[in-house]
Amino acid sequence: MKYIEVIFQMLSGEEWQKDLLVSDLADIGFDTFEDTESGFAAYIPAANLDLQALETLMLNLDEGFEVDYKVQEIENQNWNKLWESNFNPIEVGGQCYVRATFHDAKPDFPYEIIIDPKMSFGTGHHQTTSMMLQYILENDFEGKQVLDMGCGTGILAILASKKGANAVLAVDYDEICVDSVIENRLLNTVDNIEAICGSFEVLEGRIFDTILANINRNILLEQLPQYALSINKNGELYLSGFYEQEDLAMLRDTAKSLGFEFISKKVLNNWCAAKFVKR
Ligand SMILES: C[S@@+](CC[C@H](N)C(=O)[O-])C[C@H]1O[C@@H](n2cnc3c(N)ncnc32)[C@H](O)[C@@H]1O
Repeated sequence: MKYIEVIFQMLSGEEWQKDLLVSDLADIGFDTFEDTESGFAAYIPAANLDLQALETLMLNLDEGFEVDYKVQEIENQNWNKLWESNFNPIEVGGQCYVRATFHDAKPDFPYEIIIDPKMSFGTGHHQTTSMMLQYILENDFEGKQVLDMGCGTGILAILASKKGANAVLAVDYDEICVDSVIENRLLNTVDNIEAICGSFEVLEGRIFDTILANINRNILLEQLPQYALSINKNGELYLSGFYEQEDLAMLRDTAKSLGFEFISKKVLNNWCAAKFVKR
C-alpha cells in the first residue's frame, strides 16, 4: 500500500496550535504522526488523502500560526516501529503509570495502564487525556455503570474499570479504535469493558452513573442532549477535547440548559476538561 507523508515545518505559533492542527489532520484521515526537529510529519494511506480538505485546513490556520508543508508519496513502512520509537511512558497524578508492553513495569504505582495504541488516539500524552485520567483518579468509580464515548484506545475506560466501575461501555465510531480497545482490555486484564463501534445511537436507552467524553466541542454540543437522557440523577459527566477560552462557556450554557450543574474545570495549555453533575 502506498502512503502519503506530509512534512509540516512550524515557522511561528504555539504548541497548543500544533496540537489542534494534529487533531484536525486526524479528523481528515491522517493516522500516524511523528515529531521532527522543526515540526512534525503526518501519514495517511494514499487512497484516503483528500488534498482539498488538507489545503482548506492549511489556508484557515489562525493568524500568527505559520506552517510550511510538503506532500510526498512514500512506500509503506513499519508503523509499529515508528510508533514505538515515539512513545514514552507517562505518569499521571503520581498514581497512574501509562506504558506500552515493551516498557518495564512500575509496580509501585497503584494504577498501571498498558496501551498499544497503534493508530488510535489515547496514550495519555495528550493534555485532554491526562486531565480526564486525573479526574478519574480523583473521583469515585466504585460500582458505577460508566460510558466512555469516543473511547480511542480505551485508556479512560480501563482506568475507570481499575477504579472499581461495575461495567464500562466504550464507544467509538472508528473501527480501528474498537479493535484497539479489545486488544488493550486483554493487555490490562479487565473483563468488564464492552466495546461497540458507533456513536450515541448505540446507547439504546441505557442509563449510566458516569459519562466520560473526550471528543471535541462540536460533537460534545451535538451529543449533550443525549448524555442528559442517558445519565442518572446525580450522575457525573466529564467532558474534554475543547479549549477553555473559546469553548467552555458554550458547553457550560448548553449543559446547564439540560439540567447539568457545572462543578469544576481543569486547564492545561489552553485545553480544558470539565466536571458536571446531573440534577
Ligand atoms: C480525542 S480522542 C479521545 C480518545 C480517548 N477517549 C482519550 O481520552 O484519549 C476522540 C475520539 O472520539 C472518536 N469520535 C469522534 N467523533 C465521534 C462520534 N461522533 N461518535 C463516536 N466517537 C467519535 C474519535 O474516533 C476518537 O477516537
